[in-house]
Amino acid sequence: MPRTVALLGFGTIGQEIARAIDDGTISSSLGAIYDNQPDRVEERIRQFSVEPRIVTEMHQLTASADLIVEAAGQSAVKEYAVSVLESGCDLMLLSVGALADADLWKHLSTTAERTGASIYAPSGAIAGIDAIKAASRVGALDSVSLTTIKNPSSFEGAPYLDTLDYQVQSLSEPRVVFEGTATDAAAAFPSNINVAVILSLAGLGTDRTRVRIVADPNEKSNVHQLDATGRTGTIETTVRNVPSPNNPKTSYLAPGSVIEKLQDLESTFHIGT
Ligand SMILES: NC(=O)C1=CN([C@@H]2O[C@H](COP(=O)(O)OP(=O)(O)OC[C@H]3O[C@@H](n4cnc5c(N)ncnc54)[C@H](OP(=O)(O)O)[C@@H]3O)[C@@H](O)[C@H]2O)C=CC1
Ligand SMILES: O=C([O-])CC(=O)C(=O)O
Repeated sequence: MPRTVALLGFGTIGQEIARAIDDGTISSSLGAIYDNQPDRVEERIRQFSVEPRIVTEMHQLTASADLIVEAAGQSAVKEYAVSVLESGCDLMLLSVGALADADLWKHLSTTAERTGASIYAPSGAIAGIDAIKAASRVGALDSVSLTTIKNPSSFEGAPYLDTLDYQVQSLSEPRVVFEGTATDAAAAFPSNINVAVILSLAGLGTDRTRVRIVADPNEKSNVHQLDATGRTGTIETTVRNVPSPNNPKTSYLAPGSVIEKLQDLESTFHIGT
């Protein structure tokens, strides 16, 4: 039976999901939307024919749906994810970087086990999660690393920039701005590197997944290069993603991944790992 979906966050990704429900790409219905700015939601929802409730309380959101799709930010995951799972609703997360906090991840997992709710973390803006999952199921991964290259404008607002002794916006050539674990990357660049945590959850965990972030003033795409080695061989993928027109931080591939995951939940034929 088609599900009712509700959206936590109605920005770039939230609107693409609403569009996919509106045009029938996803057979679910849209029950409600919760966002920091309800007035802006009212304006944005007018472009579609769906008429979800625009709510201002989390319990209204969970009462309206079977599945909450979070497309808001790490802070929203920290604030609301447990109560969503407590309500029995399933939860699909985009701001997966929040799960680099091991205590939060454990809390969410145990809550979901107790209430019977499911947590989904779609592949988002990266390619190769299918192969990483398959390799890890036979215990075959030795190393996993990610190199992300973006235009400096995509890093605007990242807390880590304040610790640098130069301005990324003034760079005239590519520069490695961060090297470390996925755990540290998720805190340093909360709106840019959720993909590193998806990769970690699929593979070796956030402390054993290495991340390199490059700011390149000549780069127009959001590039994610994955390199893994192990007993099944090597896994190398590169995506050169088109940034979303309204939010250069977010690759256009990311909403596609959520829409595919939502449609897969309604399907009888499941492709890929
Ligand atoms: N997993 C992946 O591969 C990817 C993950 N992402 C992540 O997905 C999330 C959504 O991305 P995107 O749609 O581009 O972001 P946008 O900034 O375009 O939209 C987010 C919306 O959520 C609202 N919001 C933020 N915090 C809260 C909150 N605590 N409660 C309610 N509403 C809130 C924002 O309001 P306001 O403007 O007032 O803050 C905004 O309307 C981000 O965290 C992003 O980092 C993005 C791309 C890929
Ligand atoms: O959209 C992207 O390229 C990746 C991204 O922002 C993230 O992982 O948070």
